Amino acid sequence: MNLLILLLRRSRGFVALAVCFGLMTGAASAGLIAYINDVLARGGGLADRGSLLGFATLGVLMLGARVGSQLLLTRLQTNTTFALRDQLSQRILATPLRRLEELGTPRLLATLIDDVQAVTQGLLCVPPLLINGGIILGCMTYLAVMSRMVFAALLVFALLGAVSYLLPLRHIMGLLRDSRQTNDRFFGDLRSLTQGLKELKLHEGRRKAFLLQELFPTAQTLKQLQQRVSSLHALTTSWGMSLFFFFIGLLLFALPGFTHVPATTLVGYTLAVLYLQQPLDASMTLLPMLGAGTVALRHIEALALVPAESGPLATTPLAPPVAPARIDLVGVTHAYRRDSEDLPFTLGPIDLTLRPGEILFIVGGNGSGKTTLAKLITGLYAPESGAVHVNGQPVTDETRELYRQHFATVFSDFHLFDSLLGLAEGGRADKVRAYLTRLQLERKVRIDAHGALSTTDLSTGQRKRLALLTAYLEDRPVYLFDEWAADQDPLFKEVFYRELLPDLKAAGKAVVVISHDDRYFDVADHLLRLESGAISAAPSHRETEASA
Ligand SMILES: Nc1ncnc2c1ncn2[C@@H]1O[C@H](COP(=O)(O)OP(=O)(O)OP(=O)(O)O)[C@@H](O)[C@H]1O
Repeated sequence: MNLLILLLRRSRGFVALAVCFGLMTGAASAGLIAYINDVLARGGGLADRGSLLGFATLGVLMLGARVGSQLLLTRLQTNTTFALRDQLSQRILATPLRRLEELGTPRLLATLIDDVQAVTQGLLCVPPLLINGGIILGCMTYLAVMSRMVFAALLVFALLGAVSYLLPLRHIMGLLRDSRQTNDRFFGDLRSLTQGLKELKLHEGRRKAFLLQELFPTAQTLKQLQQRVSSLHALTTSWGMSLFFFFIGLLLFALPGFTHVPATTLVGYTLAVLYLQQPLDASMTLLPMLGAGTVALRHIEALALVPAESGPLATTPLAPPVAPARIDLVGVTHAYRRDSEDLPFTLGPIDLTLRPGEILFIVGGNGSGKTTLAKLITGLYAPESGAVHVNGQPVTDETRELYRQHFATVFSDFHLFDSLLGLAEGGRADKVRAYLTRLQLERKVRIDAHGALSTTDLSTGQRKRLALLTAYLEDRPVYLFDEWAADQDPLFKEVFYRELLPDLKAAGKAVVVISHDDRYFDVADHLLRLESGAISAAPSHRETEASA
């Protein structure tokens, strides 16, 4: 899909009107040149009032049509750019988590920041290109009418110019594509730079190796690609323009030697060709930007994000979830396939059941598949085989979004928003205060009437408590904590396992806890131990089949 189609999709009527204005600009420009040529041929001065009026009318028409076309297309471009940003955010949220994980954060960031900007700039090129196209068309028509023979010669030059411009342009497009790929790598390096600050500051050798072997070489490749694009473009543009001067030279000095060309034709041609130089020069400058926008747009499409029509804002608001009598995972599996690994990690098949008022502990060594299972339980991953049932009804692709609304979670890589995003509204201020006190955060964080947090610059353990507060406010039927207590001090660990979890259980919540704290395994009603993606065959004294 190219940028023009993107604009057309947004509003065919707008584009058609703007193109008409563009053509009018071109026709009026050609008319003005004809007038000027006419005046020059007569040795200056407009013959009569009618001619003066005609000249003035064409001037106003040209300016009016140009401004009209520019305004229409610029407005359309701004609307399309903002719609693209909004849609992209919605599409990312509608795309399955697994696909987003495969794409990786650097690629998504590069798209959200760079690609959207490149598309915006590409779209900005469309209005002037269309207007210039109209002017070129108008002038060419005038030239064809003036002298077929000279026009044929001009066409040969124009063709030569077009070929010698388009061939390098293909190469420029290839360079732009390479540059776009390198940009993904560059964003990956920038991510390492910002997230690895401590590690890089603390180890000089690592810092140097990172800069010299990763960041700088990628930046250098990017710079070289961009320089090659600029140089090639400057060369082809200059070559194209010099062809025009060569043509004028031939017209003025060589052609009269072969055949008789009236002086008015020579003046008219020289005038029109010189006039054409500006729109042609501008168009040639704009085309690579249009190309970069097209490459960026293709890149966005290649992400294969779910269409915005099924995005989160497109669906009707979901009703608050009703506590299910049971949730069953029946033979669910999930595998991570990576080219770099001989054997993919496979989780399952897993059977388990969640019931209100019951606590399930999921335990096991690092990499045994606990977090993966948590993503399957919460509907963040769709099972590759097997099924999830709510009260005996299978969860399908259509109902998975609704299913996810049953869960309040704190994953180990949770994100803390700097606002409660609607959770503090509806007279919940007292609740918020009570939870802050219970989580021993009342001296650290204040939450205003709109739910904005006074700070999120807290210790890891405190940030996790804030995340827990958010989960409490969500008040969902099922709670899932992924190694929540790992960063808590012994006292608060005790509070979490001996008070908070039993309270949730007493409130009729189903609770899933991923834990390494074997001191507290007795809190669980069921305990599921994972080993290399499978339920361990050797349960300890409290371990029961979770599905029992
Ligand atoms: N996004 C991913 N892409 C590819 N492989 C993954 C991904 N996430 C996890 N894995 C792999 O799946 C396996 C299980 O990971 P998982 O995070 O589920 O384990 P875990 O039991 O939660 O580990 P830990 O106790 O260390 O948190 C690991 O071998 C890991 O390398």
